Amino acid sequence: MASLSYVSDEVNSPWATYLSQVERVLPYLGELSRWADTLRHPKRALIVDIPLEMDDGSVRHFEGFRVQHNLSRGPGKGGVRYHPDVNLEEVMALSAWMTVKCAALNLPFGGAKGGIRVDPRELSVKELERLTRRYTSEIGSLIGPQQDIPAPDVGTNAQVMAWMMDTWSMNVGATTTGVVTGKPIHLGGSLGRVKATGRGVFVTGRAMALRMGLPLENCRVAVQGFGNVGSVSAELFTEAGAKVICVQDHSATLFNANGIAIPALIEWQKQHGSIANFRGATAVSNEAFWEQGCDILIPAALEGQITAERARKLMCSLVLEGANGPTLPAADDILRDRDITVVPDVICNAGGVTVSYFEWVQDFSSFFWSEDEINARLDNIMEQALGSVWLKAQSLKVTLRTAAYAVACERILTARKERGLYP
Ligand SMILES: NC(=O)C1=CN([C@@H]2O[C@H](COP(=O)(O)OP(=O)(O)OC[C@H]3O[C@@H](n4cnc5c(N)ncnc54)[C@H](O)[C@@H]3O)[C@@H](O)[C@H]2O)C=CC1
Ligand SMILES: O=C(O)CCC(=O)C(=O)O
Repeated sequence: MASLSYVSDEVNSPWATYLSQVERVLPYLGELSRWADTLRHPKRALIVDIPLEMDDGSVRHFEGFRVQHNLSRGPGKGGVRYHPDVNLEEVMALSAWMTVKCAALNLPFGGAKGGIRVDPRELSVKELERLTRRYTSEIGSLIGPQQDIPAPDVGTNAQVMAWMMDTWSMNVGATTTGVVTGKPIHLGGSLGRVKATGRGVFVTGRAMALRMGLPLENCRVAVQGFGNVGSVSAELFTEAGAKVICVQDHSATLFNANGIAIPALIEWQKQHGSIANFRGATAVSNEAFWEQGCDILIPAALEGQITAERARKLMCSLVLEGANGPTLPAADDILRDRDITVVPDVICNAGGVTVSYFEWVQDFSSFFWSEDEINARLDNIMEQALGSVWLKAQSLKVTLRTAAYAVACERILTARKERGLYP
């Protein structure tokens, strides 16, 4: 396997994690593994310089990225991350996980992802708008409703998508709502998109818990990350009778053995921008999060959080990966040996991109569905995807992650093979 000149040799980088996940599935792909190098090479990567005039008149430069990992099954699809640690290798891994995710769910997309190395909390709204518009213009030649369709991820939201849609539309001279998803509802957004990722985590978690004989009533849940994905997952598990006993975000780790009042914590988070100093729980150390006895653990923050060391400590029976790439490969092996089931990111957090797919379809047909319709279709697709991955895991005697990769990579590499090499 040839390594890429622009990739570091850091063993726990997100890209190294992705490559290791690919290696584990190759023995199960038969003659399709001949095409495996397709999975190891991002199709296209664009690095852009974004000059930004700050409100005080000074000028700062930010690094931006858009990577299209694979386009064999359709246009690129994937979010845009605003975070101070974003780098090319991370965006490459995130785009590759999108390729696998869209194929695992059988959505007609390839994988892409973008990002800007910035802390959005340090910018004013006007600075954020200028940054987003310039980034959109810089990556404008790569994206488009039939080429590559961005969406929200960490640090971005519906407002950012509205600015992206408006900028791209101005540049091409026609309002093109289908160029991004996760937009505000009255700009061609879809009902249900904001909660879709958390809903998918809940639906796949409920389906897996049922298979494991784990009742949700009074089930103890711990959630890392209390943003879009973590807060909605916590809310839905609470509504189903579970107790969310531990929540961690970038500012604090909160514990309450009787269950944290999630609606109140959501309200607190909205008002204060973080969960710190919430009065309905006790603050504990960050590392204590991984040592709490619970039934379900939901990492819903960033990559690489479940290290081998933490995997040895976890006291849960089910991990639901709301985040992308939260578990390192060495930790995966430990969890498997400890009989802790992991519903992998490429299935578990696919609710967001599934409703993004619905949004894209609705924008093309200019015909919009009700929220009930969207949720029913979403639940159905997620349950079916989990069901086929579960069956694959049983038949191959592998983890759910390797089974999900087997289902997805078969689809990606079959498309690659059928399209041929010489367009
Ligand atoms: N928003 C979406 O539709 C989707 C998001 N995801 C993934 O879910 C994860 C979370 O994304 P969002 O909820 O959208 O982001 P967000 O920006 O809404 O929230 C991120 C949360 O993570 C917390 N966090 C950040 N650094 C942390 C740290 N070191 N320790 C503990 N908590 C930390 C933040 O405080 C915040 O609560 C990411 O991995 C993202 O790629 C996956 C699929 C779709
Ligand atoms: O909604 C989308 O298109 C992509 C969401 C995303 O970035 C993800 O699933 O990681």
